[in-house]
Amino acid sequence: MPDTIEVENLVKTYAGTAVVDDVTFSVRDGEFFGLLGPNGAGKTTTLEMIEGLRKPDGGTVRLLGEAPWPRNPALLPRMGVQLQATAFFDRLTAREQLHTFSSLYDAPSARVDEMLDLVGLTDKADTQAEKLSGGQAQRLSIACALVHDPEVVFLDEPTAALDPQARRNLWDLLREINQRGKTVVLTTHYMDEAELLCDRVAVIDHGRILRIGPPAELVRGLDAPVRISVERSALDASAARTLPGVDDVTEDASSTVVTTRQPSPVLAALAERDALAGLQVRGATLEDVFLELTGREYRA
Ligand SMILES: Nc1ncnc2c1ncn2[C@@H]1O[C@H](COP(=O)(O)OP(=O)(O)OP(=O)(O)O)[C@@H](O)[C@H]1O
Repeated sequence: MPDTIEVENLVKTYAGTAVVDDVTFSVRDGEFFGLLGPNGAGKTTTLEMIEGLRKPDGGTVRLLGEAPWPRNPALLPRMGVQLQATAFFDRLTAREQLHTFSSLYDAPSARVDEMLDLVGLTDKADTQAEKLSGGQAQRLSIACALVHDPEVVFLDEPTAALDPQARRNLWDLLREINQRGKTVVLTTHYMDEAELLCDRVAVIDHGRILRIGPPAELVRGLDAPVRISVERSALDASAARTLPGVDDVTEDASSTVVTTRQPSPVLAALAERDALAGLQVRGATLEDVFLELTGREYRA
């Protein structure tokens, strides 16, 4: 069986500049895959070429074994697309929006209530889409992308501009969708989101893939230091400097923070001294991966 998505040497050029520059990757059936990068990195352009909404200037795309461009009607019922700017039909309620989408695809109308329930909008079914909150509107647009039961779902920055609680709720929903067997492809500029949700991520900058793999593996590949902090009353900075394997020590009003590439002996020594009060261990994140790959801080 071919991979759900196969992208090879994909190129898109605007005014002589390649905004997608020789991009190659594949997405397996059932995978939760993320395109991660700052604004303007080329994520949306890549996604839209896979969806068959933009014409590539070079390279090939296979989606579910078929070419999405020129517009391929056989693929439409098999894919769900949530665009970055959500457009709803004027003055229709949430339920009516979903009915309209489901009838376009001849989907059974029972799916409408099922989708409202899935995205937690049953009590907003009779509310006009323009009166929904940002998070509710995002969830409705995801329901619209799913109502015809596609095999693969594309989500372009689904949590952009949401407050932290709404983002968390949406993460639960996206996980649920993936657990129901859908292949999910997400673009995001949130590192934490990619790290939490994705089986694999492609880190993109200036139209090129810098690294691709499971988030934990990318982070492990860094050999970055670990920061261990404990309450200052349990261990002060001068005592911390005597621990084995310590690279650096800092302290603030309440904590002593040890930086080390050998966390095991440091943690063992802290336990031996009964100095584990307030223990926090922070490893590297995808943010550090981006910094190492580009030499600059990640600014979404
Ligand atoms: N139709 C277009 N004409 C000219 N330039 C374009 C066009 N569409 C996108 N671009 C440029 O291509 C680059 C990549 O844009 P793209 O929207 O793919 O980035 P992105 O990673 O999705 O960023 P964002 O998170 O801001 O959506 C940007 O510099 C953008 O200005």
